[in-house]
Amino acid sequence: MMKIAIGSDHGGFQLKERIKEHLQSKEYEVEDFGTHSTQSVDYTDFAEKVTEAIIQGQCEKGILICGTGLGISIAANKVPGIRAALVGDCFSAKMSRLHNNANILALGGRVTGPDLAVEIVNIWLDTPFEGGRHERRVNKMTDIERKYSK
Ligand SMILES: O=C[C@H](O)[C@H](O)[C@H](O)COP(=O)(O)O
Repeated sequence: MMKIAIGSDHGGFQLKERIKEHLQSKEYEVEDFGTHSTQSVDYTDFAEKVTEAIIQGQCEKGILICGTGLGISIAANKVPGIRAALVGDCFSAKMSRLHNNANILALGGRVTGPDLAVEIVNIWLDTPFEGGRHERRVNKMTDIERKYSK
């Protein structure tokens, strides 16, 4: 079964707990990188831990949650090889996998309700990358990363 890295700041903590429980009930292996309470923390620290787990090959995909999903997805996308998609609807969940081969799903704990978030997670995990013309475009993202990482 796929191993999933999950992390959040305080603004995403409650939703992280709900999603973790859901994933475990579906027998996914979940590595929880925190945070572990509603005490104020910096979303960047959790973006770093989860992206590291993916880049090192410890986990296949990641889920990151902050208040809006914005800060934590922006931070994650600084890491070469990471394609974090901030998603708040089912169509985008599907397209972020089909077309963008997103390896991180970002959610806003203060934006997206828990039942919708769980549905988004299900769709996102069940949808494969389509490849073809989209592979060419994803490869061009890697070219951009290479151009600016020096
Ligand atoms: O993009 C950032 C996230 O939404 C954070 O969760 C948010 O900025 C945290 O705000 P505060 O420190 O006011 O709880």
